[in-house]
Amino acid sequence: MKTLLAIDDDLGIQKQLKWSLTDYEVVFAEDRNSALQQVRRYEPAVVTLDLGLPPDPTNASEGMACLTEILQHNPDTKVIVITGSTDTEHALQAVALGAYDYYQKPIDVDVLNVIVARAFKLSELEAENRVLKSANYKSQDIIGNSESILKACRMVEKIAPTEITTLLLGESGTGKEVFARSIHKQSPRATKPFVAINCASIPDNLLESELFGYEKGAFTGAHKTTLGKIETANGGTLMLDEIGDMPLALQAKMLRFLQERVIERVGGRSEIEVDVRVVCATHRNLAEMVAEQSFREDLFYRVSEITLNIPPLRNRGQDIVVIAKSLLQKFNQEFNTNIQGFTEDAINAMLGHRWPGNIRELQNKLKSAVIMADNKFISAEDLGLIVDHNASSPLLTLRKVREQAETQAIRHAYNLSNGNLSKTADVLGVTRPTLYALIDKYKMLDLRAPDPDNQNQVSPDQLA
Ligand SMILES: Nc1ncnc2c1ncn2[C@@H]1O[C@H](COP(=O)(O)OP(=O)(O)OP(=O)(O)O)[C@@H](O)[C@H]1O
Repeated sequence: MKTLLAIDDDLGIQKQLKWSLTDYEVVFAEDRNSALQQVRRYEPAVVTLDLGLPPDPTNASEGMACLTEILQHNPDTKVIVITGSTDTEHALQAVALGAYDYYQKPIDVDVLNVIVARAFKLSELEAENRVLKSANYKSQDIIGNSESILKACRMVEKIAPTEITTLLLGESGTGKEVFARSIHKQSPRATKPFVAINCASIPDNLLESELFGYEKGAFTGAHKTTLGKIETANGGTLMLDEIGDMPLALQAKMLRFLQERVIERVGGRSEIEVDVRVVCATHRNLAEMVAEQSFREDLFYRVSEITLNIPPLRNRGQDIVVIAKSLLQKFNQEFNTNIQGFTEDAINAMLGHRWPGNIRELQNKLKSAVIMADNKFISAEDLGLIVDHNASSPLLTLRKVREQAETQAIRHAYNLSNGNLSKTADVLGVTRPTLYALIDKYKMLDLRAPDPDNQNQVSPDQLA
């Protein structure tokens, strides 16, 4: 059943709406605060909003503010404004602000049902349209609508048709392999193999034969000639994950392959031509490794013809919730469960958490929450995201408690504001300088402008 949110502080009207709109699950809110909580919880496609909300029921100011915030949260929401019978001026003002339609009291069940049904229909058509558009847009596996992810996806679209060697930079679990696959899928090589190898997970002495293959008799146990990953990827794309962990000795051989596109199997004497596109990834700082001489400079320039920075999950704003909802559907199917969503405290906790393990950590937390949850809605506790101040230290100082609360609130507001620091300051009710001071105080440096040391790397922002 479709969910409709009715925002009205009058209990009589609430009851009337409940009885009138029987085709929908009607949920209620009585003021701006609870309305926004309900919007985040249910993501309703259609909302009815009485403009005269407390604490200023005789004036439309609170209703207008509520309308603006709902549309800021989701501009696609169809808000039907409800006003008094003579208040056409405010109704039109609300429509100018982005309300879908208005309706004047007293309530006529039939008329209201027609308006609501039309709003749901339009919302469905718009959603279908977005799906169709994103089907043309081939980065479907990369879930998220945040500005930073959309920029990275646009960059993938530009990189994919070329043969340029791409370096994907990002923390562990941010989706580097997903991005590498997306480059492959959108490239002319899409029907050929995509082969990934993680240089960090294979012992140094085996990595060469894994990559380049070996001839029969090349070493004890080499009973038959075996192709390496590079040859297996012939015609397609090879992903060298954690390239920063490749031993120096092997880096020279890799450079030759990248420059000349020929390889020699271990124990072999002939050169074999290969046609492979290479995408590399690492969570390490390769420029620093070059300076320390643990990574070859010539190889560094060869693998980073273009660099794509993949943002950590904590900087993807509301994407955290979007990805969590999509994973929830997946796990519901996998475990045959029917969890319907998240409680308000779970959403707040997810938006406030730092996610050091990024999407992989989110997956793990959700998987166990789906298995363990007793209710229809996953709570912060199910996700293991409740900070138990007593458990961490019975002697936790007041200062530490404040630090934990403030960092969590800042991160939450930052994500709600989709990474916009002015808006973050507004949400928190502090000035921008105060916010900057707090960010510095708590060393939340990832919330500040891009690191000037990384300016030599091409980020999605630079390409856009
Ligand atoms: N935008 C996304 N939406 C949904 N799932 C995603 C997204 N990005 C990544 N994932 C999922 O998160 C998990 C981690 O992604 P992936 O293995 O690509 O990360 P990684 O950066 O390569 O990690 P590592 O550095 O540890 O190898 C995978 O299961 C992947 O499917």
